[in-house]
Amino acid sequence: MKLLLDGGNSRIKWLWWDTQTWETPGILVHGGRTDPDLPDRLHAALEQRLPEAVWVVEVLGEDFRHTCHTLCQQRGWPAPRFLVPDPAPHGICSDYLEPARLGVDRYAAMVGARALGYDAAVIVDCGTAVTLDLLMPEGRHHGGLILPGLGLMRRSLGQAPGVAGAIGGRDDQVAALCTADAVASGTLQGLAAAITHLGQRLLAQATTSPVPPVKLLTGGDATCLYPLLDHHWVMEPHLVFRGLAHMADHH
Ligand SMILES: Nc1ncnc2c1ncn2[C@@H]1O[C@H](COP(=O)(O)OP(=O)(O)OP(=O)(O)O)[C@@H](O)[C@H]1O
Ligand SMILES: CC(C)(CO)[C@@H](O)C(=O)NCCC(=O)O
Ligand SMILES: [K+]
Repeated sequence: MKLLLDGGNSRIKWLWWDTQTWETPGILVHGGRTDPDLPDRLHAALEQRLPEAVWVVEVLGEDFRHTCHTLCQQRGWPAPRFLVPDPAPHGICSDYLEPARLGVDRYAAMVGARALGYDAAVIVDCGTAVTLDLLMPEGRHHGGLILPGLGLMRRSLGQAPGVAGAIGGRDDQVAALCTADAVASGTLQGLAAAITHLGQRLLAQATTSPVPPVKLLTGGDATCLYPLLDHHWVMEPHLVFRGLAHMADHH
């Protein structure tokens, strides 16, 4: 079994990968890269199995990488391997002005898309941040977009005094008649509209692709956004893990 670990901005997810089954990932909600309890809580949450390798994709930075190293050392596990932006191990070449700045979770999702047989794709990862990426044939990344995610939108709106406390409203109203519904619906419907529109704009840039890119949806909020999108969108809940697993199996 290999341990695949995805360190995101508000949740750490992990999965024990044996090249066949996709279990439900473990999830740890945390308070961000400076959360002092993160190392202890991760230690308590991770199962005491012996992995043959530990592969990590993370956007949290040096402290989290240190936490992973320490944890593996304490348990007598193999040292963690971290996904890096270098195209050699994963075959994705980004047109980003500084490819090393593109989030490694975005690289992992693109590797995952290719591993699943999608040569060209618009990939939308609905996490703390929502990222949209245009993957072209031969592993070419043509760029993308970053938006605040659903939780972030709602939390930041909640800081406005007139909105604070207006939580748990209905999210299916488009002329909402109270603050809670206006916030719940505005953020969810707004994000869905943004994904629809921007996904289309990215697709329109894929003129040189011999096959039309498929539209892929992943991330923690994918399940609540999926029903609001047209039927051409494909849900791939494990896209980042798929990419990480591919690298773990082919490095
Ligand atoms: N139990 C939960 N606790 C917190 N967030 C949850 C929970 N269930 C679903 N979510 C949603 O999942 C989203 C986070 O998704 P995900 O785990 O993919 O993000 P992340 O990897 O932490 O962030 P990023 O990809 O931007 O680094 C939040 O916006 C939240 O709305
Ligand atoms: C955008 C996030 C936060 C999404 O997890 C991550 O991919 C990241 O930190 N990226 C670095 C910036 C960029 O991709 O342009
Ligand atoms: K992520």
